[in-house]
Amino acid sequence: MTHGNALTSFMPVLLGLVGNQASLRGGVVSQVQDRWQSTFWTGDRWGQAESLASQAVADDQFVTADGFAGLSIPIAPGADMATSAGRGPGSAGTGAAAGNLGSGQDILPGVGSDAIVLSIDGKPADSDTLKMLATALGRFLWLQRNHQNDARRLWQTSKMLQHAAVWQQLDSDAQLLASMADCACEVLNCERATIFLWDKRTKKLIGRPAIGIEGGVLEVEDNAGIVGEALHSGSPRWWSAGGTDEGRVNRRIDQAQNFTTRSLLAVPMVNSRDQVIGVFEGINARPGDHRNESFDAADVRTLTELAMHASIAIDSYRTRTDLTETRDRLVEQAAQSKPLIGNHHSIQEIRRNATKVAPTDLSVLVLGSNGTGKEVLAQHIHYQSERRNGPFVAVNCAALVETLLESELFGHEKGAFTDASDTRVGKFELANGGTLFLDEVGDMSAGGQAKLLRVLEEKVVVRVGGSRPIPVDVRVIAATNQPLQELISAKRFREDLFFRLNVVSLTLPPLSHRGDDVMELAEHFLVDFCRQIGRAVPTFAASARDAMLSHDWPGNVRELRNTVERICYLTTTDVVEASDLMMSPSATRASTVSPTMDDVDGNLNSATREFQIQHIERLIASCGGNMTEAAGKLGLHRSNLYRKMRQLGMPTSS
Ligand SMILES: Nc1ncnc2c1ncn2[C@@H]1O[C@H](COP(=O)(O)OP(=O)(O)OP(=O)(O)O)[C@@H](O)[C@H]1O
Repeated sequence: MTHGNALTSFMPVLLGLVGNQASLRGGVVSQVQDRWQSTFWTGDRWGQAESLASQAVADDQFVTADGFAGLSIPIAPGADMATSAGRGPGSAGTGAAAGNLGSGQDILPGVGSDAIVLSIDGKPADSDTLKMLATALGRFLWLQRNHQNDARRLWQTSKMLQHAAVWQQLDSDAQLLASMADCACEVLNCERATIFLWDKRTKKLIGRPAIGIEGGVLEVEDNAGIVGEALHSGSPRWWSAGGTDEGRVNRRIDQAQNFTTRSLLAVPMVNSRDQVIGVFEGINARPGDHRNESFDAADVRTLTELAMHASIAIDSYRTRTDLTETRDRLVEQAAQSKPLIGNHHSIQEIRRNATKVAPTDLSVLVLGSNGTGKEVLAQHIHYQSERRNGPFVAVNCAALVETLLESELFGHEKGAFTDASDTRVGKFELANGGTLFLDEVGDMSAGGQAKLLRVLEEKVVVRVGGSRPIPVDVRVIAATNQPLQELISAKRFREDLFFRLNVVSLTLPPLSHRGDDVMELAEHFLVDFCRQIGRAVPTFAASARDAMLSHDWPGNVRELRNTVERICYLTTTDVVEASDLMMSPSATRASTVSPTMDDVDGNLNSATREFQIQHIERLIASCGGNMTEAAGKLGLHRSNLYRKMRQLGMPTSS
């Protein structure tokens, strides 16, 4: 410990109490790194000052020699401080400081000691005077050391916090451990630091960073050396060169690193569940203001605190990487669960365009009849985009009446309307960071369209009944089976919203235009359903293939999927025949001119309308009035069947 300037200003004042300057010779003699030296002296030098001081400290009593008196300085205000700041084994002249904190705080790495040496008028100062001076000096040094310690601790804490803030953002464990080691070297003022993580299974300690070791990783047995001692005892261990315990240090590691360890401090790392996860080690303390080349008690405290922060950061890093891996796996599973099947050139073209548009945040409008796979395509775009780790949220705009749609999309505040008993987050907020799929957007009310346009332009939502704008980062993919241009002409769809949504449009062709994709999709669904219900996968007979390839599939892929599902549940044979398909013969392409259409005039729209009415009526009848079953056969949602019937002017009972 060097006392420097502080003593230069304090000692003259103190000595002034016992005599004038001319009559005094003496000062403060301190042990600095195993050597005794004057840290303050007044009057002519005296060559024996160091040995008298050393004797006074060793004997811990008043000593005299050649007209001088010496007394050790008790660092006030008590034995604790004397132990931790000035009387450790390192200061007692034992040379090496090696120990633990396991049984009380009595053996701690220490710093130097101090004595006052004084001659007044050529005679040794008397014992009472020297005791008074030593006590006053002890108080002063104690305050000064406390002040220095506080300042140093404050600096160390702020350094640790600065580093810990960075640890939360690092995404490689090598970077994390390197940053922790840097932090330790900085706050402990030592040459190197290594974090040893414990692999309980292999009983190894894996140390990183390990400068000079190939691969930067040091692997040692978990019971080896001082690090092993700290791990198994659960308490700090330290060591300094020059003692009788040389063997505690693994010099082979030194040789491998071309390095010489002179002092070492190792503290266990304990996570928030009280489990020891490794050991934090600091190597070669650099001599500084507060200590010599051995680590001291303050360093034990500092590294213990740092090890605690590091353990938490390592724990949370592990949790973070586990969660990220789980999320990536789930996203991958979700992406695989609804593949966009098909090899027809039209589907290949759509896939190419989807791949181009996916990484952008452009709005996409997906067009196509019911069941052509608009939602599948929207998901395909989402999972190829940067938003793949965010949510994919789908809303069917046709399924909601106007008042509900607004609250569904934008959310509502508690009490916004009669049924709003709680605050509800809307789909836009739920899709934040991801993709919002607006299905059947052509069915949206005028009010809903105006609000949607505003949200798309301003990128903020205001919940129904609320006033606070909530920023949202959402990519919108809209879909419709309606001719939007016609709706715009009829003033039923806003042109400005159309342009907003239709930055890129992708049109899915009807299934009947996709050639052999019918069979590819059928095989895919067949395998999928059979796996789900645990039955052997049958094959399609030529008759079944012909029937499927010539069927018109008005319900598109959904209808095909339903057909295959029915086969899987209702047939038991290894080969599926055409008769097993139970498809309505009227819907084959060969029978596109229906005998019941004779009375329809030549207008294509009314012919189509008539055909649809008859087809729906026939199907409902064949299902005995079961609307869910009829909708399934048509490849429609039940609600869409009702909507379609209303559009066609057909009576509905709901
Ligand atoms: N290319 C495809 N590959 C695999 N499955 C598909 C494909 N296209 C559609 N499907 C399946 O067909 C069914 C209907 O698809 P989807 O819901 O995407 O169609 P849609 O056009 O959005 O229908 P709607 O207009 O009724 O909302 C789903 O079960 C879907 O998994």
